[in-house]
Amino acid sequence: MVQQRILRAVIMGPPGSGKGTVSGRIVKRFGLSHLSSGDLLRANIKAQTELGLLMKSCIDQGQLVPDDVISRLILTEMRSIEQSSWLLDGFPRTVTQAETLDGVCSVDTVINMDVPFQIIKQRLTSRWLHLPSGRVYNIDFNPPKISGLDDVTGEPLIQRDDDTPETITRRLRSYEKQTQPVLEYYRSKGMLETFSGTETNKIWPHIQAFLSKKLFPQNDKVVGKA
Ligand SMILES: Nc1nc2c(ncn2[C@@H]2O[C@H](COP(=O)(O)OP(=O)(O)O)[C@@H](O)[C@H]2O)c(=O)[nH]1
Ligand SMILES: Nc1ncnc2c1ncn2[C@@H]1O[C@H](COP(=O)(O)OP(=O)(O)O)[C@@H](O)[C@H]1O
Repeated sequence: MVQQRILRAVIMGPPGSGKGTVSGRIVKRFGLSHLSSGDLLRANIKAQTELGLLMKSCIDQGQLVPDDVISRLILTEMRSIEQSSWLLDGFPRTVTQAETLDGVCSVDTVINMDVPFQIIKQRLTSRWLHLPSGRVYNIDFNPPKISGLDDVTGEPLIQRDDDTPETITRRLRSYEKQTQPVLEYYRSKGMLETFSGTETNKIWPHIQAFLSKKLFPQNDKVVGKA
């Protein structure tokens, strides 16, 4: 049997670059445990936890939540998946968060979804979400089989309160200012793998091939003639 290596990966990219969509494919194809900071925050808002109620206005205004709050939340959740291969989506988003993560584990690779800002806005205003699972749909790209309902559970889809044109502009600005330095942080450590494009379906085969090599390096060995 071909052994799969343990892999600790981060997926980064501006809002709407396709992190959630690609994460879903990575989970399906390679079975990594997926931890999304946005999904976690939205679950807290839905459950009306103290943290969720405190963070809602920050998120709705397109601002990042404080580093210590999100770091504590993510690191707590990570305890339950520390023995498996995992994929962090949406964390870290600041250099401080990246340093906190470095303090508790070593990340193997950072997948950077490099998608131009111009095409992102249109995508986000037509994004639909199944809140409990984090599955995302899009009216143009991957519509649900039945309008307004999740394909798997049949439950209703929602639109995010922060997917409005004004808030998207603010989130993109915050990405440039606070998150792009994280790309530099990982680039300087030789960990950044950038995948550029405008369509997820064209970017995905490259990410899939890259992760196959990382997870199954033995498949790469050239078998020479005896
Ligand atoms: N038109 C179009 N929409 C896409 C593409 N890839 C993803 N989407 C949609 O764009 C929206 C944002 O994608 P998502 O994966 O949620 O991005 P994230 O914010 O980076 O996690 C969702 O509605 C997706 O269904 C694509 O290649 N083309
Ligand atoms: N690592 C983080 N640090 C600070 N705020 C975060 C973090 N992750 C998520 N958030 C908050 O949650 C919002 C939604 O995050 P997310 O679902 O990852 O957005 P998107 O998928 O559009 O990139 C962010 O705009 C921000 O307010």
